[in-house]
Amino acid sequence: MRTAYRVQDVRAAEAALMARLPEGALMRRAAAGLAGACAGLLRRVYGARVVLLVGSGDNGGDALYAGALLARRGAGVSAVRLGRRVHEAGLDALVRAGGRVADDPYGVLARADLVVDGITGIGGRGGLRPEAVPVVRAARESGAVVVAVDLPSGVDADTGAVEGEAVRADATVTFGAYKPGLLVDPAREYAGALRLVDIGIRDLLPGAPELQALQHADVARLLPVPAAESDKYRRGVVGVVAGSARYPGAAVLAVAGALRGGAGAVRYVGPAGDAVLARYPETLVHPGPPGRAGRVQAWVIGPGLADTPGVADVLASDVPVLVDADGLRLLDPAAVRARPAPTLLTPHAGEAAALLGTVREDVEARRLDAVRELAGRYGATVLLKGSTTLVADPSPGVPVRVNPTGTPWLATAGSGDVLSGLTGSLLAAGLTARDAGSVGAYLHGLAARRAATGGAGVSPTGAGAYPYDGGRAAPGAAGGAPLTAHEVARALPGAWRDVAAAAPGA
Ligand SMILES: NC(=O)C1=CN([C@@H]2O[C@H](COP(=O)(O)OP(=O)(O)OC[C@H]3O[C@@H](n4cnc5c(N)ncnc54)[C@H](OP(=O)(O)O)[C@@H]3O)[C@@H](O)[C@H]2O)[C@@H](O)CC1
Ligand SMILES: [K+]
Repeated sequence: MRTAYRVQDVRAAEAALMARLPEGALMRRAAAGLAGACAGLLRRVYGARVVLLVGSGDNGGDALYAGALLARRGAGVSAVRLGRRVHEAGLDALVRAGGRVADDPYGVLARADLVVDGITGIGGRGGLRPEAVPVVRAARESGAVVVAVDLPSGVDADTGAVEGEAVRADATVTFGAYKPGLLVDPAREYAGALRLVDIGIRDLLPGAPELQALQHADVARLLPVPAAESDKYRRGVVGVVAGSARYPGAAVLAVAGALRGGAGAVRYVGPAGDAVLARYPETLVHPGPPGRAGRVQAWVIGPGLADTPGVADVLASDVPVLVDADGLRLLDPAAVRARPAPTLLTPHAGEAAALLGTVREDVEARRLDAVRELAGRYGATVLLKGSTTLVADPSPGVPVRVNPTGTPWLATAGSGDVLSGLTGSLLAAGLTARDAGSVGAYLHGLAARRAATGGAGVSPTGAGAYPYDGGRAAPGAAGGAPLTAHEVARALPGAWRDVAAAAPGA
C-alpha cells in the first residue's frame, strides 16, 4: 500500500529525526537520492548538461547538493536563481564541485539535457511566482527531462490544487513520504513518474496517513473468495435498480459489472428486463418496485434511472446501498443520514458539485476536500470519480483511498454504470463500503487499461500505476486505444485474475 502524509506530519517527523542526527544529514540523504534518480534518467552523467532551478528554501538546497554530486561525476551543472535568497551552503557545495550560477537562464535551458526543479517544495504557497513562469515554460519547451524535487513547484502539497501555472515534471523524486498532491488530481498530472526516497522518517510518521493507494496485493486480500460450502445466496445477491425506457443500456451495463463483482447472483429490478435478459440470461429479473423484488444483500440504484421512482424504497432497506447517477439527484439527504446500514454515493465531479451546492470546477480544483466534505455531510461513504478516483469514509481521521489504476480511456459513456454494478456486487459479497469502493475502482481501472492495450502494458505488480522505469512514462500515457464500457466489463475477469495472482501464497 502506498500512503501519503500531510506537510505538518512530514515536518514533525523530519524535526524529530533531525534532532537526533548531525546537522544537514537529512538534506544529504535527500540530495543523494535525488542525484541517483537524475543519473538514472540521463544516459550518461559525464558531459550531460544539467540546469537547476533554485528557489529560496531547502527545496533549492536539495537541488544544489544534488547538482554538486552530479558535477563531481562530470556533468556540466548551472544553477538558475529564482528566489529572494539561496541555500548558501548548497551553493558553496555546487561551486566547489565545479558548478556555476547561470548568467543567461534561457541560454542554458535551451541546451539542457535535464532540468531539476528546486523552486519550492512543501514550503511553497500559492502557485508559481510571476518571475518563475517564463523560466518554467522555457524548461518545458527545451525538450530536457524535467525532474521535480519533492513536488512539482506550484502545486499544493496537501490538497493537490494547482493555482495558475505549475511545473510539469516527467518525474518527481519525493522525500520521506508521498504528499497527497502527488497522488490526487489536478496536481498528480504535473508530477509524472514518482520515486520515493527513504530518508529515515517512516517510523516517525503518524499511524493514520491522509491517503492510501492500494496495490495489487492489498486488493487481492480484499477480494471475496467463495467458500466450498457457498451457494449463490451465501455469496450474496446484488439488486440492481437501473435503466429506464429512455436508457435501457445503463441497466445492461450495470448488470454487466455486477455479474463480475463476486456476488452469487444479480437481481435486476426495472423496466429494462428484456434488454438485460437478451444479453445476460443468468440475471434474475423483476419489474419492481424494489421492495417487492425479493431479498438482496446490497442494492445499486441510479444508472440511467431517469425519474423512475425507487430511491426512497431502496434507502429504506436495511442492507448496504450504492447510489449513482440519477439516483443522486433523487436522494433525500435526511434519509441517507438516517440509514443504519452503509450507504455508498458514487458521484462524478458534476454530481458532487450538485450535492454540495457548488460548481463542477470547484470540486475539480479541490477534490480531496470535496470528497471529505460530502462524506461528512451525508454520513455516507463517497466515491468521487475521476482520473484519480477518491473514496472517503464518513468518519473523520480515516484515510481517504485514492485509486492509482485510472486511465483517461475510462472517460467513456457507460463506464460509470459498469463501476456501479461491480462495486455493488462487492458490497453484496460482504466488503465494507470503503473497501468495495476502492476495490471496485481498482479493478475497473485495471480492466480499462487491459481493454485499452489489448491486455498488454499493464504491470502485474501494481507498480505500473506510478511508472518509474527511468523513462518518461506517466499514468495515462501508457498508450492504448479507445474502448467501450462493454469492453471494460469484459476485461474485468482478467483484471481480477491479475490481482488475485498477487495474493500472498497465490
Ligand atoms: N526539513 C527537512 O529536514 C528536509 C527538507 N527537505 C527539503 O526541504 C523542502 C522544504 O524546504 P522549506 O521549508 O525551506 O520550503 P521550500 O519548499 O523550499 O520553500 C520555502 C521558500 O520558498 C519561498 N516561496 C514560498 N512560496 C513560493 C512560491 N509560490 N514561489 C516561489 N517561492 C516561494 C519562500 O521564501 P521567500 O522567497 O518568500 O523568501 C519560502 O521560504 C522540502 O520540500 C524538501 O525538498 C529535504 O531536504 C529533506 C529534509
Ligand atoms: K520542486
